[in-house]
Amino acid sequence: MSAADKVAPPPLPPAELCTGVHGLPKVLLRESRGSSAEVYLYGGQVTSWKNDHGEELLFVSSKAIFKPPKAIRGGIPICFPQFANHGSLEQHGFARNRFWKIDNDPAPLPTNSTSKAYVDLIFKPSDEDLKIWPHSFEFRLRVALGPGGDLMLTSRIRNTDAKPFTFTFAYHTYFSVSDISEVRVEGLETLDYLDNLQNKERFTEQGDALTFESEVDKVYLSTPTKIAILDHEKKRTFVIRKDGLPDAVVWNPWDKKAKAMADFGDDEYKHMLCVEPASIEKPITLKPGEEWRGRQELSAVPSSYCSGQLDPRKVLQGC
Ligand SMILES: O=P(O)(O)OC[C@H]1O[C@@H](O)[C@H](O)[C@@H](O)[C@@H]1O
Repeated sequence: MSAADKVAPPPLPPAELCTGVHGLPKVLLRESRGSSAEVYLYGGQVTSWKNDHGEELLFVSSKAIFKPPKAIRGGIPICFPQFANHGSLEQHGFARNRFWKIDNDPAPLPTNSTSKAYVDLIFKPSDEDLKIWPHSFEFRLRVALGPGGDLMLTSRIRNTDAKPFTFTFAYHTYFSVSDISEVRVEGLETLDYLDNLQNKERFTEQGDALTFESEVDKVYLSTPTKIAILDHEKKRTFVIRKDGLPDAVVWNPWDKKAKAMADFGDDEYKHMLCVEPASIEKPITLKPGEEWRGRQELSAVPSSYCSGQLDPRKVLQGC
């Protein structure tokens, strides 16, 4: 067969439904320049985001249990309708351990990207869910990869009930980092936070970038729309852009708590950091028919992208 006779393989679809761990359905997203993402219908949870070199950017525990009723440990769990134990529901609400559906007829969403690598999911409460949280809603989640490999999550929650309801929310994003001791977070300095390790008491952060040398579990309040995680060893900076989500949780369990979690490796705390765009301090109330939107957009750029050094000011201002 001559070279001319060879037929190029058909391009891989930008969004494909396939089977993941333990036969759980997942959607694989592929952007034409090589970046990719995976979304499990269980939890509507992103479990992988890779750049165009195939490097994984999110942390998923090697001990993660991909089986209901436990939520998957890592990626981007959705905390709804309750963040953590801020209410009477189970920890982080129930959206993260329910099966979502593919939404084949999503309400239009303005998009400034031509990428076809996206999926729309929908979660509506079952009769059982309504017994524990008696409010009907439609939760639409779009997960999209931008042409440069950015990962975008847009949540739209509509009150389809006859009475108002109130909720808290977080994108519980687990970033993969080379070494937690080498990581700095920019954008949260000087802000007030509630310290979950000290009875949710309110403190004010010092003027320096955050660095990590022990367990941290803080809810930063009224945060800027842009936060950066600088990974010195990897020479990579994650930039989080967010909308509709004033708070940001920063969590790392460190060694003792890591050992106490069955679905988390003893030393894995060294290689992850959760920075979670959220709405916690001021819960959101929706009247019947009203819709709320919350969005997070993640990019991973080489630190050298901003003038050859780690210069957080330039990252935060955009280069
Ligand atoms: O083990 P879970 O339920 O996934 O929660 C993990 C952590 O999630 C964080 O968002 C909370 O601030 C922590 O308090 C909590 O420990």
